[in-house]
Amino acid sequence: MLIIGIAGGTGCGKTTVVNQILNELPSGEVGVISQDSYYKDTSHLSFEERVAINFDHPRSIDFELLEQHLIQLRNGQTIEQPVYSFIKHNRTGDVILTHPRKVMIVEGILILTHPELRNLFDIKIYVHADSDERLIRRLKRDINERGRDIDEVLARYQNTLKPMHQQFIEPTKEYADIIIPNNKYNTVAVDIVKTIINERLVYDHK
Ligand SMILES: Nc1ncnc2c1ncn2[C@@H]1O[C@H](COP(=O)(O)OP(=O)(O)O)[C@@H](O)[C@H]1O
Ligand SMILES: O=c1ccn([C@@H]2O[C@H](COP(=O)(O)O)[C@@H](O)[C@H]2O)c(=O)[nH]1
Repeated sequence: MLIIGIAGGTGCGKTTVVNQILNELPSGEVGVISQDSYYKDTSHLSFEERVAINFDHPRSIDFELLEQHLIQLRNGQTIEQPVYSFIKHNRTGDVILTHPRKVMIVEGILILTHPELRNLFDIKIYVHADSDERLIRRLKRDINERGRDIDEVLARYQNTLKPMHQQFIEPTKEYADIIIPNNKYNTVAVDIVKTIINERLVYDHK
């Protein structure tokens, strides 16, 4: 199994890059795990308490479960990936059965901050977009898709997202094997990653 970690700040385009990689690759050979699925279960908190959580700090993530699931996949076992709701700020209680694949992609803002998890990645990728680009994309996406308003997004950006990005996320760029500049759609870089994956798939078939 080839395990690829894709990190980068919110709105840099991680999910988009993953979807571009998945397009055209043989379906069923590549699987995806999102760090977002591993936000800690906060069912014991009220909605107001959950809204106040700093979701950009590493302690908000259940890294132990994420690491355990990745090891299980590597050992050929199927895992139950939790489903997360950005509207409820909590796990839904549902799970997605995720089967081991020849290539597993793990994507998330904080995945390179955790040393044990980092060690499981064969290839580490950091997607970079400037902070103004990321804020514009985040505003549009959170208002259109995650039930937020402009005040909520901007307050979160100033209070937690920006300082956490500077403290925890941006420094993990130094661990990356590949940095994808993504202020504009970068098909060349995505094609290079696809080529690496394809070579691995062909090699495994020999
Ligand atoms: N290179 C790009 N140029 C312009 N918009 C982009 C680009 N990459 C992603 N987007 C858009 O920005 C938003 C956030 O992208 P997404 O892939 O969800 O980022 P992430 O997963 O890193 O938070 C989405 O609406 C997506 O369509
Ligand atoms: O309940 C939640 C949990 C997380 N967030 C924000 O999501 C982003 C990470 O997701 P990306 O898809 O990489 O953007 C993070 O910046 C959190 O602030 C949230 O808003 N609500």
